[in-house]
Amino acid sequence: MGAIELEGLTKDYGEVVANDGVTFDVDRGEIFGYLGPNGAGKTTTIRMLLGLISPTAGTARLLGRDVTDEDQLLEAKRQLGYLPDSPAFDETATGRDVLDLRASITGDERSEELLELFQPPLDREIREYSRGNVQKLGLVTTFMHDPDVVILDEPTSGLDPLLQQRFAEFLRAERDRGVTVFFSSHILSEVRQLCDRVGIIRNGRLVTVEPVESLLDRSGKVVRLRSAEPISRADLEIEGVHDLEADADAAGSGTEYVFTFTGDVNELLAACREHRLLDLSIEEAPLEDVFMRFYDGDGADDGTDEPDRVAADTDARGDADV
Ligand SMILES: Nc1ncnc2c1ncn2[C@@H]1O[C@H](COP(=O)(O)OP(=O)(O)OP(=O)(O)O)[C@@H](O)[C@H]1O
Repeated sequence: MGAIELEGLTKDYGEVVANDGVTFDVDRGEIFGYLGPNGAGKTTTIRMLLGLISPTAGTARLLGRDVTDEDQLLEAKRQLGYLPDSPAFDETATGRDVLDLRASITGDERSEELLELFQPPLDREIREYSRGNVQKLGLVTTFMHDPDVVILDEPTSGLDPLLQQRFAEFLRAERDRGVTVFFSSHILSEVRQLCDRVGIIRNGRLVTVEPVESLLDRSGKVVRLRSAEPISRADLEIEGVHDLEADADAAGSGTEYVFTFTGDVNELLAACREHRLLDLSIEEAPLEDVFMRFYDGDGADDGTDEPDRVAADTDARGDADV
């Protein structure tokens, strides 16, 4: 049983279908990133999972409980921590008051340890809190009852780099002790660093669910090579070469070739051996480019008629766009 199980989850607002048949599972003990451009439907999924809005169709289960059943939802929520994108606390309460109230409602297994880690100023009233301090207090309230599953909406917004790092280490340790983390983020470096798998949603429809590593792998590498003499296009018709650009006036001498490469690096190196290379670099494609393909509708099988660039690249590697 997955920690989160969504099956055909749909929310139809009439003018817009905010979630359209969203189906995926989040395993126990994994960090799952839920990504997509603004208005894609992330918050809608989260709100349905929390029982705040009801689905038009489909099912959502949290720790095996049907979230549309009030009793089952209540049971699931005891083991759930939730951090909204803008945590709202009583403005006139102090941080200490907020924690005392939370402790009386959800319990308190570990606030001491969390306070040491995130250090919100407990004696001040919330109205005097900065955005970052609200977020620190939110992290303490999310984890203080030691939940099995946490849902985090943009968890590091407002945190300084030191605290972001501390939070990342904390989250990995939580995952290692079996906690399931479902979080939405726009910070791609954070996604890369933290997530085991990602789900990407666009226009209410899920466009991919896969490990971050495989997403990067099949999106290819960026290859830059500089050759003393020009290389003919035919010589660069190697399986997996895409978007080839040549620049005869590259810095230094020779001609620079830049392309995305999804093929076998050994084959590329073998082909390069026939030329006098001045420079060669092979880098991971920038994460932004990888995600933008999906965000722009240029990336995956979403059931629409839009171009399917990554899949096409993978299927037709012999068909280099040179
Ligand atoms: N109550 C509502 N009534 C009508 N449309 C809504 C309602 N709530 C959300 N929507 C629409 O549903 C779509 C998905 O919104 P949602 O808030 O889930 O996106 P999101 O991915 O969380 O976006 P963001 O990253 O900007 O927070 C949007 O087009 C939004 O305008």
